[in-house]
Amino acid sequence: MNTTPIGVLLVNLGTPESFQVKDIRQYLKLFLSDPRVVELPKWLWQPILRGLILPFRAPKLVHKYRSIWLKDGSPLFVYTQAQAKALQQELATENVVVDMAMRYGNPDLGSAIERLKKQACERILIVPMYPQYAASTTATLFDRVAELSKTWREQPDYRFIKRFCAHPDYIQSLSTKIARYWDKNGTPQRLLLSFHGLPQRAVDLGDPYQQDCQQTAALLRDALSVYNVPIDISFQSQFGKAKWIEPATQAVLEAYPSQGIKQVDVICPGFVADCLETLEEIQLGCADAFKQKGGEQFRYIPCLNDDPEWIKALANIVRERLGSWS
Ligand SMILES: C=CC1=C(C)c2cc3[nH]c(cc4nc(cc5[nH]c(cc1n2)c(C)c5CCC(=O)O)C(CCC(=O)O)=C4C)c(C)c3C=C
Ligand SMILES: [Fe+2]
Ligand SMILES: [Fe+2]
Repeated sequence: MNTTPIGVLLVNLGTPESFQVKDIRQYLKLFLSDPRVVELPKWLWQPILRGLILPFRAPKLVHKYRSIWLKDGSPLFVYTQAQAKALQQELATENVVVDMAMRYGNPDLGSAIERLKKQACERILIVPMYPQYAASTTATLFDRVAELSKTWREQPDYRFIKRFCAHPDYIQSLSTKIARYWDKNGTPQRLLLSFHGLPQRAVDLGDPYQQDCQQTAALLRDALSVYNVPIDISFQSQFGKAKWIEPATQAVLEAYPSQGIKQVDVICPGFVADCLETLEEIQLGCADAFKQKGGEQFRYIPCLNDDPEWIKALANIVRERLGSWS
């Protein structure tokens, strides 16, 4: 029997270290140079990235990041760190060491794996903090873990969580959060589930992401059916000129008032931690867009972050994957 501790590594996407333009530029450069994220030939994409995106997009993001920045840093970092700390407490008696890292930038993924190895973890469970599988998020993380281990003579024994979009504990964490919000504040005319978007081409080439989102949405509709609130689905954060999967969140919200829907709640189930895309794009930007078209009440329901019920759910998702290992 192996009695060494098991490493559990929570990994999210990555975020700038500060809202200074140089840090935002560095973050975008790393992230958007990944061929799993932008699937264009390097010779075509790199000049666009270096000549247009980095010089123009990075400065525009400064005030956006500034508007959501927390005392301890970028929300994505702060909430992921809080999740790792709370999960460690939840699993305190189970001989596991929990740590966190980002796929791009800091806290660095390779250093986190090294830290776990130094704590005698021969077995490491990689937990991508993305409920729905996409090649541009989940697969690129698995690629990177393999790449980082390439030069090690003795590699850890790895396990990965591919997705948890239909896991009953994830669905229950979300539905309980929404139900509690409605019990306290009343129901809206419509609930919009806004997921991060993806280029249409990725889905056409077989990416299961959109199906995963639809599965999460169907399970949430079932779980919340007693409230009789119609639930729509949309995709946010389009980037670049290519066609992205539809309907787009902002377009859906802008059309609601003309359909008589003037009170809407929005939640982003594809993000387990609040970040630029939820706090700035949705809670601030989309709320304004909706109100400008005649919307009266826009309520943003936060991500699961470090809610105690979600940490218990995450512990169950992890335990299930550890299975016979522990
Ligand atoms: C081709 C570009 C992009 C793809 C594909 C993409 C997929 C994708 N992203 C997330 C989660 C997050 N994305 C975040 C920021 C972000 N995403 C893109 C582009 C693509 N994302 C950009 C350019 C940015 C930076 C901000 C901006 O310029 O708009 C973040 C938040 C980071 C933060 O600092 O807070 C997250 C999280 C998912 C889940 C996903 C595919 C399903
Ligand atoms: Fe993104
Ligand atoms: Fe964005």
